[in-house]
Amino acid sequence: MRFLSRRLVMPNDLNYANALFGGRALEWIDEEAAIYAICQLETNCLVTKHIGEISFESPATQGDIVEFGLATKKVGKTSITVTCLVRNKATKKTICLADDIVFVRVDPDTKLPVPHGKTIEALVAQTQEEMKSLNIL
Ligand SMILES: CC(=O)SCCNC(=O)CCNC(=O)[C@H](O)C(C)(C)COP(=O)(O)OP(=O)(O)OC[C@H]1O[C@@H](n2cnc3c(N)ncnc32)[C@H](O)[C@@H]1OP(=O)(O)O
Repeated sequence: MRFLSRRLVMPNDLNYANALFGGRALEWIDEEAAIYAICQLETNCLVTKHIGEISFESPATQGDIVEFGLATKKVGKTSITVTCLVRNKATKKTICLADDIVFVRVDPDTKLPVPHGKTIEALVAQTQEEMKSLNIL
């Protein structure tokens, strides 16, 4: 799992109990997972099809830096399934885990599913190259 993105919990992100609002966390997860899937499949013609189990493990509070870990779980013909873990950057405590987030590649005109042409092996190799280019290996 790679942690490549961070966000600062601001006053506008809080719920009535002064903790990070679950809806805001879900919005961030959907966006971060979509960015990850777009980069993995190298196309932005993707839609969110399914979000599986989501579990909120511990609260985040104002001023916390949260980081997003993403990993590819499964690669299908038209779809990719990813996992997203949100944790506190300082303590590494898990805030939220969203499993089985499925994105489907669609044709921009018909909006119907189309093959993305990627395999899990190709994505592993692509990720290695990307990490080398980012100087994080
Ligand atoms: C990034 C965003 O925010 S997009 C906005 C929110 N999302 C949307 O508006 C999407 C609305 N949904 C749709 O337009 C349609 O459901 C579509 C085009 C995504 C998919 O249509 P479907 O008829 O379900 O497609 P189909 O049955 O062929 O399945 C496509 C793929 O999704 C997978 N899939 C379908 N349903 C599910 C499900 N419930 N759970 C997991 N995977 C699923 C299939 O296994 C298939 O994957 P594969 O080709 O890799 O084997």
